[in-house]
Amino acid sequence: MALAGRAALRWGARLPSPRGAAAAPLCRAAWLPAWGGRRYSSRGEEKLDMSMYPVESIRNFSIIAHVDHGKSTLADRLLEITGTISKTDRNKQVLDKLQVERERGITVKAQSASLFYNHEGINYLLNLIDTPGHVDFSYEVSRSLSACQGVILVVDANEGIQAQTVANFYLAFEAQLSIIPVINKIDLKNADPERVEKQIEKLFDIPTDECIRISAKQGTNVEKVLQKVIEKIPPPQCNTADPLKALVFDSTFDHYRGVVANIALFGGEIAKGHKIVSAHTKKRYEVHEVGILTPDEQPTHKLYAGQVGYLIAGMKEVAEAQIGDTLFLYKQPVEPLPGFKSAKPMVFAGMYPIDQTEYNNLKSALERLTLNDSSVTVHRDSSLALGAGWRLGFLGLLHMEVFNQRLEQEYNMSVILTAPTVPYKAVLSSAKLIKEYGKDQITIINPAQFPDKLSVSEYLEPTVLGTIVTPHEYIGKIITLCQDRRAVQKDMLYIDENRVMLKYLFPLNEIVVDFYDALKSLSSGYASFDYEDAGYQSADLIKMDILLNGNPVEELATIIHNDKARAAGKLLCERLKETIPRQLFEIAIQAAIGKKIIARETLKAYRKNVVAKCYGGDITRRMKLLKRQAEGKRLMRKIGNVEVPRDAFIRVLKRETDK
Ligand SMILES: Nc1nc2c(ncn2[C@@H]2O[C@H](COP(=O)(O)OP(=O)(O)OP(=O)(O)O)[C@@H](O)[C@H]2O)c(=O)[nH]1
Repeated sequence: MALAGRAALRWGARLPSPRGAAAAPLCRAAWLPAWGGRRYSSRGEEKLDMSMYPVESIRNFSIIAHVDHGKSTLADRLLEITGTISKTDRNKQVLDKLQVERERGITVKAQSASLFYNHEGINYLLNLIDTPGHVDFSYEVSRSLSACQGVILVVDANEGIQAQTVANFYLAFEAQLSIIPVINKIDLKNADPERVEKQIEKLFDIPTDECIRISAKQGTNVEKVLQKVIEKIPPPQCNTADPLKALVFDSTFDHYRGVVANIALFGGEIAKGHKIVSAHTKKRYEVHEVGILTPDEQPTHKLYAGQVGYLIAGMKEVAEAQIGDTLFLYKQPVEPLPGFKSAKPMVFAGMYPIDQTEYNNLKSALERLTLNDSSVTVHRDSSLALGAGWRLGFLGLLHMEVFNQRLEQEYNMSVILTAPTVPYKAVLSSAKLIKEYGKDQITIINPAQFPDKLSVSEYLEPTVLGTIVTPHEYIGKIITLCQDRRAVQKDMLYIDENRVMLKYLFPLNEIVVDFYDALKSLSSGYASFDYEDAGYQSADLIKMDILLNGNPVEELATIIHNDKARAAGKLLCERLKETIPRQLFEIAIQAAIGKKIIARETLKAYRKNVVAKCYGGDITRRMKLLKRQAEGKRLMRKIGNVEVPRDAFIRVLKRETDK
């Protein structure tokens, strides 16, 4: 109820006049050729003249939605209709450029593209940003919105409003953006757009007749969406006559050209040869190239106020291109734009090179990848067992996995990752520790730094406010799951006759690893989940170690609630027993709190003789098998004399617990 009320307060007042933007006279757009088949080679001489697109003809918007509701497919259709890409079967989710996105079928990185569209004889420049749907990548969404004046909110006609639909709606709403609701997948047999329109009206106070029903897959009504973008989303409020003010909202590192920064111009113009300054570093640069993304880089003569594009200016160091930085002309300093709130990491994990000689390579790979994914925080760290490394902060476990996969795929780096932990706090009582830290409250992002109970007056754990949207038949099971995870119910609202939205306050560590999987499996995939930060609460915490034949496994040390330690320790030992290959000797797998063992499993001895079947006959086959075994060993980590596959720990932590 509270949600709908909040929306009602401001919705009416915020809508721009329906045709206000399009009705404004355009200076130079009597008739300009549509983009159509006109192609420019990306490195060719011919460059686009962007002065054809004054501020009044520009619309900057994002597509936002719950996971899989069809953002990238809608983006494909918009690119096709405007002639930006050709209509071929191969053009699927073209804005999902990363290998990890294509393999996992999810968007993890916001991507922008400029489209040219002629509507009622006027040429428009539409800058579209396709955003990720998963909560772990919501930082991408909030940053993208800062370069936009409106959004297309996509909702699946079968699934209806889901947890991330609510979260993303409020991101756009709070940023005071125009919102175009679109109901997608109307071609599906079970589509029920009427029901979804009513949900949208009930939760977001958007009249049902404002929704556009489309099939992004088949292209039905997609052109109507473009027309609505022009009518409803206002052009950016800025002026080419003002001094240059360019916001760096994303950047990538190119081995040959250095940093390629994605910029949105809030004033002025920029071109090759201009001398610019970074407000953040105060360094001066000469612009080498500017252009737009269509979605590949397309050089232009200039970029003007209101436009979105890229810039190359000889920034050779990763640290020179801060996301959120403002660029201005050397001779015309300006007040920098507010930039972005830094992302708040939800989970931390240690990252170490497998081999310490790889430390410097991994360091430079991390610098480059964090330039492109600025939501990851990096602190240097070291461990007796694992050597020199880093403690990284991620927005969630999926984010951690995707980052790790990108390191492997884009930088050819394999690493050791430790168990994720949430940022706990301790209020210190020991005068010695207070003196050492220079404060009486510390944040613990590494179990190795966990101060013992005697030096602490209170431990605190982070909490989140979770939103669950589910068909009502699963409510009972979901409530039990939430209680099991120490959650407290805050709200329950029927969004239609058979769908419920639940709000729970969760300890963050209870949802980080496998809550989402458990929720999905008990609701046959129908329930969705999203969460936001909700501060800290007092908690009875302890540190649990995992030992293999008495040697601690640093990757698996965890901070955990006292009530949960025994069960979690038992489960971890059981899973490790299933995951670690048997070896020539018996292995004791134990969970311990301090010196006290709270769980134990024993892995029996076994000898794997890979050449047993060769009977000494075929020497080449024998050599091949031994070589394969040696390769396998390189993927192992040694703890004491026990060999463990490197990926075993992550597999152990990830597996579903609640069956
Ligand atoms: N039947 C049908 N399927 C659609 C339609 N639009 C998208 N899909 C399918 O829905 C799935 C998800 O589509 P995407 O476009 O990747 O969804 P997304 O919202 O970009 O997903 P994330 O980026 O992971 O959040 C794909 O299998 C699409 O083919 C539609 O109009 N009709």
